[in-house]
Amino acid sequence: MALLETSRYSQGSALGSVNPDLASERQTASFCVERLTALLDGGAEQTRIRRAVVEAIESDPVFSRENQYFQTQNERYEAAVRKAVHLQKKMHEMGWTENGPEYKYIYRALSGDVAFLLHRVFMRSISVLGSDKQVAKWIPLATQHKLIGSYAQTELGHGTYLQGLETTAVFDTATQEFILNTPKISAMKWWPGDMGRSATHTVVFAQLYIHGKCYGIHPFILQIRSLQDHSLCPGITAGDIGPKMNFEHTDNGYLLLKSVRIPRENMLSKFCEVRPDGTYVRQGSQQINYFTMTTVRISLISDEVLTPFMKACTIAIRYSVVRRQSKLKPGEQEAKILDYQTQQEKLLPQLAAAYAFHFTNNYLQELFNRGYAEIHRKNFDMLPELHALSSGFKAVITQHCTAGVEICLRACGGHGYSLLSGLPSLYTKILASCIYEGENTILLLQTARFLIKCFMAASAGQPVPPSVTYLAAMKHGKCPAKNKLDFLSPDIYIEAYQHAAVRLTSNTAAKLQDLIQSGVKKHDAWNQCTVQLVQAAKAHCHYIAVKNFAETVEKLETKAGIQKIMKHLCDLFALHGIFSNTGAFLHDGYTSAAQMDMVTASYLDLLAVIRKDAVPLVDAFDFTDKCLNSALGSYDGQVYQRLYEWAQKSPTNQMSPAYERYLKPLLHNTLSKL
Ligand SMILES: CCCCCCCCCCCCCCCC(=O)SCCNC(=O)CCNC(=O)[C@H](O)C(C)(C)COP(=O)(O)OP(=O)(O)OC[C@H]1O[C@@H](n2cnc3c(N)ncnc32)[C@H](O)[C@@H]1OP(=O)(O)O
Ligand SMILES: Cc1cc2nc3c(=O)[nH]c(=O)nc-3n(C[C@H](O)[C@H](O)[C@H](O)COP(=O)(O)OP(=O)(O)OC[C@H]3O[C@@H](n4cnc5c(N)ncnc54)[C@H](O)[C@@H]3O)c2cc1C
Repeated sequence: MALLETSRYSQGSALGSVNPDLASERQTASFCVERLTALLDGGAEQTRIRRAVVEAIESDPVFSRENQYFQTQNERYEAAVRKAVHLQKKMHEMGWTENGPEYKYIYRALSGDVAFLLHRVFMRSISVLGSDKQVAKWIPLATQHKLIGSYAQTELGHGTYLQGLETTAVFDTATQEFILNTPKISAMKWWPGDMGRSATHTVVFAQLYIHGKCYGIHPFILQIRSLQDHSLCPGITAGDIGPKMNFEHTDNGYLLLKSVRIPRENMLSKFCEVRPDGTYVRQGSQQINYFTMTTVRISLISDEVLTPFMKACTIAIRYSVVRRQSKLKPGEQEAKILDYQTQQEKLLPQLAAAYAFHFTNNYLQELFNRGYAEIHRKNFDMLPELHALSSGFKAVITQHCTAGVEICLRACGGHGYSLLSGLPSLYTKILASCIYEGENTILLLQTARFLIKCFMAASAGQPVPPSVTYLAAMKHGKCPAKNKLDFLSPDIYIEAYQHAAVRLTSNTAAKLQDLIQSGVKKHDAWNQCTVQLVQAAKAHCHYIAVKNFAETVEKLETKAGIQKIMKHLCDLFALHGIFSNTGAFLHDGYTSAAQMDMVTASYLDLLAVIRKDAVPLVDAFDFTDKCLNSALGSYDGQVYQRLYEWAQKSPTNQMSPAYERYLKPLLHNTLSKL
């Protein structure tokens, strides 16, 4: 299959040709890499547009990430702001617009290393929760960066439990204003991105009070800094929360409010409104004000989670075919580490998961588009299903990909631990995605709540949303597989996943009911079931991911070897899940121990099959060297030379005052005695 040009990928280093150990991997691809890239992009035209964006960004020195690993928090922040400001000019120069086809590729091309991400969440909040009038007023200002927004929801004392937020917004009918206060230290907003040093405005969440009655949390647009000189507005105290594990380029901030008055028009009022006389009107449930989070939980999967995960797979797999260590066969040269079965077992399931979740993301996007169109029309019927799936998949995908990046890092041995491999920063960044936008356990419990409700409804013969109709169809048979090849049949493994998911949900629902019937209070019973509820939610998402992958493969074109290799990856994804969760499948005897041996055999066979295409499969992700920013993962595989070159650039190689101050006196002292 055609080799991709080295020049498009290489990092402009003085390094020469492609390492023969990597080049040979590309000669034997069983499928057309370019076709697969186009499939991932959603068509060859999309690939063309994406590459043009990448080219324009990477050829502009302002966007360089060359010295990123050597920068301090202040330098990272400043560089991110510089890039964000320059990006506006670049967009104008290139004719890119927020609604244009290029827009979605810019962030990936910048590797997320840019300020004002929360400005986008600010805009998203106004778009989804604001009235037409508010959208017309604020969105053009935000689009043109006449203001910089953020999203101020979390407080020192509460992030998860939104009902417990303590910031207040009291409506004053006399002046037609809301008076905002953070009455105690735990009410201080803490964490909002872009707020510590940049934002002029924020969407702040506060408990709404009218005539002394609390109506729950609502979003308000609040100006926090002057547009003239960036000084803090009266009644506002704000700053940066300090060092973090990653996100050095983002100014996560704190915010204290002391009797800050904002006009009535600043409460986002697409669904909830306070009329001049203090009458409160709402459409949809109280939780409609959480809708920004639902949209962001889905939006973040692609750029914040799958892209870093695919990068980690690319780095670790390319490295694993140029790294030779120990001998596999006596008398031969040392083996590529990817030829060890254990190394394959670390990396190839990650590769399969990257593809699986790519297709899950497409599924979620499609569901979201339909759901959002309905909600826009004020039809909230799809909201519970959308909330359950966006919560569950946000948790499952971030959890899996974070663990996967760590596996990739460790699979690169000592060099993986170097920042120059790119893996540590991918890891520390992706790890945050398990926490922000809803901590994962909490989100899985939201999915479980939906599952239990739907299970009860389905058991009573009532209609339930499409993704959970299977809950009504518990089959009591056994897995029909007779030999290991049967486990390469999607019908067999999808059924096994379905069975496990139904069993976990129905058993937990039964336990819950038993506890309640035996007199345990409902909330205590729920708490006593939460470990199993989390398991049920994960099993539900895993089942949908496997089913969706298999259905996607079914529809793929058979030409160019694409469907065949995707089928292998789908099988691997499914069998890896069974192999690593045997208990869930053996539990009630649906799958026997002998069948589990068949699963193991097929699973291990697949590793050897996919091993042959491992490099072309990561090449298809189509990351340039600049985008990977990894001494281990470059297209040419010149790993040692690059590590050495990059280490030379480290400020740690400049003479440190430690010599004059400490080492010299120490050594000179010793010298005199020698
Ligand atoms: C945008 C463009 C570019 C973006 C590009 C990517 C961004 C890249 C990011 C990188 C940078 C990091 C950015 C981080 C930004 C933050 O992290 S922002 C802060 C995020 N914070 C959270 O996620 C808080 C998590 N907590 C919650 O969502 C809520 O407190 C909980 C956990 C859902 C519980 O809420 P609650 O009101 O106590 O509700 P609960 O009693 O559990 O349930 C009541 C009912 O509401 C329903 N419900 C709850 N939530 C919802 C919902 N969301 N929808 C519908 N129904 C709901 C329940 O299902 C339940 O329904 P029923 O069963 O009664 O029918
Ligand atoms: C990098 C980063 C960026 C962020 N950006 C923003 C931002 O822009 N705007 C913003 O508003 N916020 C932001 N946040 C805050 C983030 O959304 C919250 O930290 C997150 O929602 C988790 O809430 P918490 O900190 O209260 O966790 P906690 O709820 O305190 O979680 C601690 C532990 O308690 C457990 N727990 C809590 N409640 C329950 C329960 N009911 N049942 C079982 N277990 C429970 C959790 O599972 C977890 O194990 C950001 C956070 C990070 C790390």
